[in-house]
Amino acid sequence: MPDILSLGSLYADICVTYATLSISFFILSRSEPFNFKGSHWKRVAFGLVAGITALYLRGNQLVLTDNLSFSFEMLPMILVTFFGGWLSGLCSFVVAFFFSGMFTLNNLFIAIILGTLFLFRVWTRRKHRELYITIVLVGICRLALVSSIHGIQVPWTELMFYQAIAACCMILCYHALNYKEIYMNKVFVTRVKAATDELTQINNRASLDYWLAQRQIQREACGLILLDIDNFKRVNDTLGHQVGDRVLIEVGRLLRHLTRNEDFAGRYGGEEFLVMTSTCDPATLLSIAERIRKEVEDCVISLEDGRELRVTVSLGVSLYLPGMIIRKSLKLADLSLYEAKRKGKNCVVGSSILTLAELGYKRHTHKM
Ligand SMILES: Nc1nc2c(ncn2[C@@H]2O[C@H](COP(=O)(O)OP(=O)(O)OP(=O)(O)O)[C@@H](O)[C@H]2O)c(=O)[nH]1
Repeated sequence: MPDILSLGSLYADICVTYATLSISFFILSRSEPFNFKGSHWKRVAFGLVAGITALYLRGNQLVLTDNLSFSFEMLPMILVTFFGGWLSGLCSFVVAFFFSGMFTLNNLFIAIILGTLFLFRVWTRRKHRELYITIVLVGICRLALVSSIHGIQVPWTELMFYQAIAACCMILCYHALNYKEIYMNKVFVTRVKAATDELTQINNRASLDYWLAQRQIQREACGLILLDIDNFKRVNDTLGHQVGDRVLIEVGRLLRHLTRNEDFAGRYGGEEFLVMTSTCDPATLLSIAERIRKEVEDCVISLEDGRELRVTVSLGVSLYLPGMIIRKSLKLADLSLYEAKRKGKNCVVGSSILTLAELGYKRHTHKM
């Protein structure tokens, strides 16, 4: 039977496998849940971590006889294939292959097992059953290989014992990563829900406030475009709240399409929306605002009863410059919006603060 020292070494191997894979999985899931569809660099990184772990495990061999030893090196490679797909599996194998003698019988054995997992694309239909089939497959292949090379003069009890421990380790790590994946998915779903306006499906007030606060903390200049749907009360009063909601959804959809990745749009409250841009160039800001105004004006909303509806928006533009209080910048956008309403609606008004961004820039009022 295995001595107590080899049990300690096995335990260390299990801990290392679990710790490295789970920590790297957690890190790779920081901005979005990591899975086999994730960005290439993440899948490659996951594979490289597994490859390095495999090398460590290979160095920790348990010697059974003079020419027969056992290690857990295949574990991380199989696990990353399940969670990161073929790319992670392949990267882990490439690392292990080049740093462990390349064309060896052991590497051939690993290649056959990984090749089978790739063939059946285990990551796409990942069910517990696939893992258990893999464990049985690895066990049978290993026993067949050992008996064909070493005959029956092998300490079978120890070999079977190590094989069973390896299987338990694989099951443990698999379920732990699986749990982590489910947990991360839930966290991200909740996070998106908490930041999204239920009606318009764009960012809500809370996430706008957070974004504003971040700008203030990081002292990063940004543009602020506050827009308000014109005569919205009349839409509600004459056509009903459901049509009003429909209008809000359409404006939200337009804003989603009109804003770039680096910009941030959300529903500020009621029929008011806020767009925050990373640019604070006054000309660009005013042209973005004008584009939004035009798109809303041109948008035809088809109602359920066949009628068509058009709405317009008024926009106030200001900017935040480092050193300012961002609430003050917002207030300036609000005042410009108020002025746009006063000037007859369906227009863009730039705040006088814009002149601070570009010397000599004149106060802009686009009357449509
Ligand atoms: N359908 C619907 N209406 C909303 C929602 N939130 C706020 N409102 C309505 O939006 C209307 C806002 O009206 P006002 O602030 O008077 O603005 P307005 O009629 O657009 O007038 P101007 O802004 O001057 O053009 C109110 O009737 C609110 O009830 C919502 O989620 N759904």
